Amino acid sequence: MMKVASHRAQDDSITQKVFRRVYSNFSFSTVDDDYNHNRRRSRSGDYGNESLRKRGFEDKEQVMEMEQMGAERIKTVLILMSDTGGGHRASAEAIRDAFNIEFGDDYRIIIKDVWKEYTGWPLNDMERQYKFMVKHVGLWSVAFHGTSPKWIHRSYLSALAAYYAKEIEAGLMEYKPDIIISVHPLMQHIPLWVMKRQGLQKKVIFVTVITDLNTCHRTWFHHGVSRCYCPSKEVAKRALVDGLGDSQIRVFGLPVRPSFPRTIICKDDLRKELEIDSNLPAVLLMGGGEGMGPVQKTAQALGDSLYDSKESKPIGQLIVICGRNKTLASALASHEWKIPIKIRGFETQMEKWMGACDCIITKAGPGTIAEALICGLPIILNDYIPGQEKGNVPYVVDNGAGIFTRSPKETAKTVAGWFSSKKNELYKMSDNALKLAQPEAVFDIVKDIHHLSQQQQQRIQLYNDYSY
Ligand SMILES: CCCCC/C=C\C/C=C\CCCCCCCC(=O)OC[C@H](CO[C@@H]1O[C@H](CO)[C@H](O)[C@H](O)[C@H]1O)OC(=O)CCCCCCC/C=C\C/C=C\CCCCC
Ligand SMILES: O=c1ccn([C@@H]2O[C@H](COP(=O)(O)OP(=O)(O)O)[C@@H](O)[C@H]2O)c(=O)[nH]1
Repeated sequence: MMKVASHRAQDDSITQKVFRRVYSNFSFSTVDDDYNHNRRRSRSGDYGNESLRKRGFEDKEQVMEMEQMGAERIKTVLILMSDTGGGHRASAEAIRDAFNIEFGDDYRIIIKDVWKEYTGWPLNDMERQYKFMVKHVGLWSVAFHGTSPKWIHRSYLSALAAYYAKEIEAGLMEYKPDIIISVHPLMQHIPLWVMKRQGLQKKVIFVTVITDLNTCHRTWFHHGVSRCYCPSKEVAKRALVDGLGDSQIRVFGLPVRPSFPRTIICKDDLRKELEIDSNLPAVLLMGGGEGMGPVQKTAQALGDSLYDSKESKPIGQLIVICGRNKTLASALASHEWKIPIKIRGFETQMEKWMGACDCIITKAGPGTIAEALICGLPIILNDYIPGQEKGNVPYVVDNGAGIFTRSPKETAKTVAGWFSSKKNELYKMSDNALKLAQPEAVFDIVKDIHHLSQQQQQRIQLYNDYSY
């Protein structure tokens, strides 16, 4: 971790050094200071080339060329996330991949949990504490709803911001971001507070990409953002109620890794590649990145319901993706199964597993839901985390893309029905899932960010032309 001195005068000079190192084209000042500084430079006939000259670029043409290159230079995008669940990372990776596809090398994308790398307790330990809290759902419910009032979460986050300001500032600036994208509910207030303190609000574009489909926490909504990308109309309504302006809100959908919309699904090929039976219908069972929810009991119930004891043969097969839950994977592996089953750990090509299956059983994780919809998979939701995931249930059920039940037996019975006498129900839900899917969301988001970046570039250009 970068060491930061505590003495005020020394602090300033260290911070300035960090800024000079990383923002060689930015002065360490407010917007008004910039204006005055440019006017001074203009009067003295110096077009702001001192720093380039100092670095050995004496020739005037060479200096001008460098300046033009500066204007066209590669933009750095810092995506702030935390591994509290698997969804934030998945969305961050989706945005990175979409930037690469759309704009190639024009953007350098960095995905970071700056809390973990640069701060101390409790910010650097969110994953562990979150895991503990969601295991004790009552505790999580109290924390989620108890921190909903603005005055509570703002004062808590402001206190943390003040305490870790220098470290976070150094953390953010080490990556020289032109654009900061937050894909986490707790990563608006502190970076924006730091940016405001440094007068960087007009220079660095800050946007939020919300990764909850409905009942999201109010910490997602911060008035200081350039854009708040909402995955659904429901979330957009909440943003409006919370005071965000129309110009800040965009509704494109939840960002899903481009490998989902861009993979041409040929079930037979995928099944061959993944060594899955090509004739039996397949159900995918999972519980987010951490393998949460009643996965084990559901697998066992499916082991019974997907076996036709009269005919002594299976009517379906089961794929269980346990994510990072190794205990679950080994418990399932030690069980004897009458139906074909694949038990997997954390998979990096989820689009293939989803593409090879006919329906999915999962807790109400927004990432998994959005991906399953793109793959046209009917969804059985068997659990949800109180608070942020509660609203995902009506999102799926009311749109006819799936059902909700906490009972492993009922889940297993439903799948057995879908694979035998109720195939039409399965097909209908699959159609509804595809209708609800937003495969282009991630591309729309990065294009809009690119547009914001271009607008800002033009504003800076105009401002410079005017002040010279
Ligand atoms: C008056 C009574 C107050 C009681 C408060 C008690 C203690 C405070 C301690 C904790 C605060 C809890 C924070 C609540 C805000 C949560 C915002 C939110 O939506 O968080 C969700 C994320 C997880 O992401 C979700 O993952 C899901 C899957 O698992 C799913 O994918 C979903 O879509 C995702 O959105 O939660 C977090 O990241 C919470 C981390 C909690 C960290 C542990 C608490 C202590 C550690 C650090 C404190 C730092 C900041 C707290 C800020 C509190 C103000 C909100
Ligand atoms: O083995 C796994 C298990 C899950 N995931 C991904 O992890 C994310 C889980 O996000 P979700 O919002 O559903 O739930 P969370 O894990 O955040 O609770 C989804 O993108 C999954 O595709 C994955 O890539 N590999």
